[in-house]
Amino acid sequence: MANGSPSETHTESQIFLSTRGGDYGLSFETVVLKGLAQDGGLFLPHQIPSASQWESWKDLSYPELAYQVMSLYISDSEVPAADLKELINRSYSTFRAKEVTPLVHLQDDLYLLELFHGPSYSFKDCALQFLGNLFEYFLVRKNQGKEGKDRYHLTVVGATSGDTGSAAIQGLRGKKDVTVTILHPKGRVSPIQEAQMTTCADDNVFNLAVKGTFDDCQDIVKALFNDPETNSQLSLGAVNSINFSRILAQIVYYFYSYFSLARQSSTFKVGDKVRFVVPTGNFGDILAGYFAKRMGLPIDKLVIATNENDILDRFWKTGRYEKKAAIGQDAEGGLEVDGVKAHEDGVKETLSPAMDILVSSNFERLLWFLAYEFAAAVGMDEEFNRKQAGQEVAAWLKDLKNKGGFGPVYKDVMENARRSFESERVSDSQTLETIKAFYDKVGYVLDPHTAVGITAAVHSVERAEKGLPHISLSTAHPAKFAGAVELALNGKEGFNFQNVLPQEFVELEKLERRVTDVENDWKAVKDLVKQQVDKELGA
Ligand SMILES: Cc1ncc(COP(=O)(O)O)c(C=O)c1O
Ligand SMILES: N[C@@H](CCOP(=O)(O)O)C(=O)O
Repeated sequence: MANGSPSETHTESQIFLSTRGGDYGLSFETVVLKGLAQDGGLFLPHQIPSASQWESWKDLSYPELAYQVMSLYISDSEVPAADLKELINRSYSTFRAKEVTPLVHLQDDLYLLELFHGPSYSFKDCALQFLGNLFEYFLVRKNQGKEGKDRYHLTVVGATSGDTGSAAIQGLRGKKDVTVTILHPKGRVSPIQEAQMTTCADDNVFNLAVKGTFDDCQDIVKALFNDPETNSQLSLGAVNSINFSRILAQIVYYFYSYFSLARQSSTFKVGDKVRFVVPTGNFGDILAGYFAKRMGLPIDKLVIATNENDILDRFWKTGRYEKKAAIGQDAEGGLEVDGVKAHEDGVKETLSPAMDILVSSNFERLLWFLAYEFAAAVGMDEEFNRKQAGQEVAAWLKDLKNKGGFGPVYKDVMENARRSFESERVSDSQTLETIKAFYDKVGYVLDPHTAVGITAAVHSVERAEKGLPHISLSTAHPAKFAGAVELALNGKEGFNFQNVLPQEFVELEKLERRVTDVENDWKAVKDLVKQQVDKELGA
């Protein structure tokens, strides 16, 4: 099936809808290529599949396990099994670690899941290596026998606070029939992240430095998708976690690390419960954990760890989801929010900049499940519940846009959210203390985002049932965030930043940069993207 409409061979978990109720009954291919729904919503499968055989996956390699998970969401009639296996094998062959995502025992009940062994050194590679190959697969199929202007050209636009951008570039550089434009907030990504993105010399890669925040970049991307003229002229594609395939690929490592734990621990058996702790910004990574839980993996709780940009933590504490940025001045006349140094737009400047986000886009997907289950409790049929959920989510998101927030949500909705998740906000000083403490105790160098997770994990171990294992996600290599790591560890006996610095990062510094500055204005970005595509296509 190449035209994108589901056939009778699709199960309910292989057909997709929009969180805002507008689209329904879409195929995986359509969802991957479109990225964002026409009504502005995000795509979700009609149902989360139950993986009744999940325990039998325990000895599978990472790619074998990925196939088992992904084939529940991708019909064989869209991507035949042999093709899907080949795509998966190729995607994970680029990782430096044989296990793809190794699990490290830190102390007692605390384990660290290293997700940074892919080409760009962050967890984003786990999904974007796959998505890059998947785009290519669909494009080759669509373009068979076509020449010149008849070929389908995908214009990928992505927003990044640093890591998605470099991983997307690694996943798409040099691929035929795709151009990729990455928007990053000017001056707000780490020097290595900036170098990783802007030194890419492939003709199909463009970088725009936006005068604004990550949220501005994300809003520009959504505005482009929501503009029917731009979308139809350019055939836009998404690499952010608004693209459902990103979430799908990330489900895999929840299962894989669970089985790694069972192999490593003498007391933990398949079937026992575990907690996952996830440094969280856009809510994509932890949402994948929620899918794993719903598929049957015995997850006790998913712990959200935010930095000082804590919209999610506040939601779990109060039931209100609000941007809330009462900007004040500190003693030196600088800007602050809640006593933390901030930008003029209210985003707090933290040591974990990839999570400096005011609004978490994937939270909309969780809201859909919460709204659906609230409606289902009344006992109406599936279709009615879906409609209700779509309407509720659309209303919440409208209030977020127009009034800066919504809530408090119904008590039952909140209780449901609290059954699966706990949350904690971690300050910069705690982040630094954690980096120091784990270097002193076990000689491990944590990146600041991972340290946000580990701080919350240590607290969760203290309050959870004794002996409950915790897997905390390590989302980036420490060398990407020299500033925070050196701040915490410089002067410590035996510490030398050069020892954690991969040679390829040293080489990056010498390469020429290619980046264009642009105002925080979606129309200005649209014009630049069009120029780039025209140039690339020789129009
Ligand atoms: C290093 C790092 N850690 C954590 C996160 C947060 O992940 P998510 O946005 O999926 O919540 C990000 C950005 O997404 C990141 O780049
Ligand atoms: N932290 C991210 C922000 C974008 O998130 P995404 O998961 O939605 O792509 C980044 O590094 O760019």
